[in-house]
Amino acid sequence: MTDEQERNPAEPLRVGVLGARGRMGVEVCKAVDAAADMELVAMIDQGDGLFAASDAAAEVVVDFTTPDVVMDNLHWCIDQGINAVVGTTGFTEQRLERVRGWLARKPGVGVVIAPNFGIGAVLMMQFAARAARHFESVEIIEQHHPRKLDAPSGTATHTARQIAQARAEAGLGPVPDATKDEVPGARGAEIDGIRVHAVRATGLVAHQEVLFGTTGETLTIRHDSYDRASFMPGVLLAVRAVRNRPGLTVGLDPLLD
Ligand SMILES: NC(=O)C1=CN([C@@H]2O[C@H](COP(=O)(O)OP(=O)(O)OC[C@H]3O[C@@H](n4cnc5c(N)ncnc54)[C@H](O)[C@@H]3O)[C@@H](O)[C@H]2O)C=CC1
Ligand SMILES: O=C(O)C1=N[C@H](C(=O)O)C[C@H](O)C1
Repeated sequence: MTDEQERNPAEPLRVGVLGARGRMGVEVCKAVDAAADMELVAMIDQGDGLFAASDAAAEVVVDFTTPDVVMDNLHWCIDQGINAVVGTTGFTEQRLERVRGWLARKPGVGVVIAPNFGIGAVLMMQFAARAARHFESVEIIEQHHPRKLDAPSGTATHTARQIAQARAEAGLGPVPDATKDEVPGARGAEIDGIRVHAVRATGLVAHQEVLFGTTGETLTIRHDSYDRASFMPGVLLAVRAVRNRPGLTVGLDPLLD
């Protein structure tokens, strides 16, 4: 049910969740269930089969699964004409291009993919991109719970790319760094010329610092998610918006403006 004319706006929005038994999926199911304008119609995890979402006539599917299965899930949703909100990480430019290709054949369908649904995290990335052109040095330090499967985080990768783009537009050269790695990895990973360090520790949820430096001063921009509830306002915002945004939306920024 993707055609606006077919749905009665007084009826709750029918939402399915993929990865429903995961850390994020459980939280999303609770948030959708508690939203007066939504109905949780499908809770799907590994082995359940995606057809439960179409059988339940889901209008929007939310995916918090793993980078190795998310593309198949998304392809299936688009083929079925189901709108999708995706928080799962692993979206390279090549992957985004494939999604655009699938959507071109289903012009009414909307997909929102966001590396981070925390409103504070979105602002942190925007502030970092804004600061980038004023500082010759920059490093990103992301910190997460030790059960996270990927490193660096999707948020850190996205931030690095935005900073690199802002530096290029401002005509800044490479970040100065004369250090020779005595131990491989000591200086972190490099994404588009920006150093990214990934920390994993029990007790952490999701945190990121962007450290800028120039002559005589540094600027640190930091965001902390202490609880996965922090992602829910952004997820619900995207679920409400996605049906009216055909095509691909990357990041939450346009939904906040
Ligand atoms: N964009 C954002 O704001 C956020 C993104 N994430 C990302 O979301 C993803 C999930 O994170 P967590 O919930 O912490 O992981 P998790 O490992 O707790 O949950 C993943 C769930 O997906 C299920 N799953 C695996 N294959 C499946 C399939 N084919 N169909 C349906 N379900 C399947 C697993 O059984 C598991 O229950 C990760 O990529 C993480 O980085 C996490 C937090 C916030
Ligand atoms: O796995 C997580 O927990 C998170 N994943 C996303 C990422 O990789 O950026 C978003 C947030 O950092 C939490």
